[in-house]
Amino acid sequence: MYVEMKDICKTFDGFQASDHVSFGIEKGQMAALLGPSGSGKTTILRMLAGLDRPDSGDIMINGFRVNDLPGNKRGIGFVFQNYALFRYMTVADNIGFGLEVQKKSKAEIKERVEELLELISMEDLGKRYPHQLSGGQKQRVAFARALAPGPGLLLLDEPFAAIDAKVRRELRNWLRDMIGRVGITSIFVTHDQEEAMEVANQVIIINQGKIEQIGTPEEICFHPKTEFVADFIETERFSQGGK
Ligand SMILES: Nc1ncnc2c1ncn2[C@@H]1O[C@H](COP(=O)(O)OP(=O)(O)OP(=O)(O)O)[C@@H](O)[C@H]1O
Repeated sequence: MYVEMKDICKTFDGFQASDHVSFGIEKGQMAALLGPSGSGKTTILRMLAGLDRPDSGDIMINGFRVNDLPGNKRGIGFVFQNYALFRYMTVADNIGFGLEVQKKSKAEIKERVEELLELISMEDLGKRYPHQLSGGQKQRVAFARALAPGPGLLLLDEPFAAIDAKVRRELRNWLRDMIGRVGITSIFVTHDQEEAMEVANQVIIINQGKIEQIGTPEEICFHPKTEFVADFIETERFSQGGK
């Protein structure tokens, strides 16, 4: 397993946001954390990223217990829903930012940025500023920036939430293909069932801080293990059909 959460508990002022959460993700897998609003998805991502500490349990990344390791030493890339690009930096500088922080040489940064611009099919847009890009392009730059320092794990928090429906579909196919090509272990948070089923090879269903089921999209859809999972999948299907 590349990532493991072992019996993680986390409370906020007595409220149990993570309730004995355990799961493992193999190297190169793309996992989705899927559940209703307030179910504790982001809390899990924040603990993996080192932004919050679990009250108990172990977080393992690449075989090491990282509970006491600061987030920036865990080899993690992060993509947020609102792009979070630096407004006054060009696309190229945004992508190279993490490498600047690592004090890489100018030549090394230039080469890596070019390689990533090509990966996201934006070779000619390196000199633009974020406000000159579409939502989908901004999000692709955010992926490239997260990948630049070569993390072992990519965390994505509702990466498509701010993007309109049509572009979102294109972007998620693109993301799935790109992550497959790069071969990076990834975990993304979503409350959108269709998104989880289309993009991930492993889906982790969360409800009230507890894991209800872990499985492939097919297992979750066709063999729901709990009443909650069966209901959640049905309700979502129904609401999508009604859109
Ligand atoms: N810093 C905090 N202080 C107090 N309560 C918190 C804090 N962070 C999260 N919570 C609570 O923990 C629960 C889980 O929150 P979390 O953000 O993990 O849910 P989520 O599944 O990501 O929800 P959403 O889909 O709405 O983003 C919520 O009830 C939330 O109010």
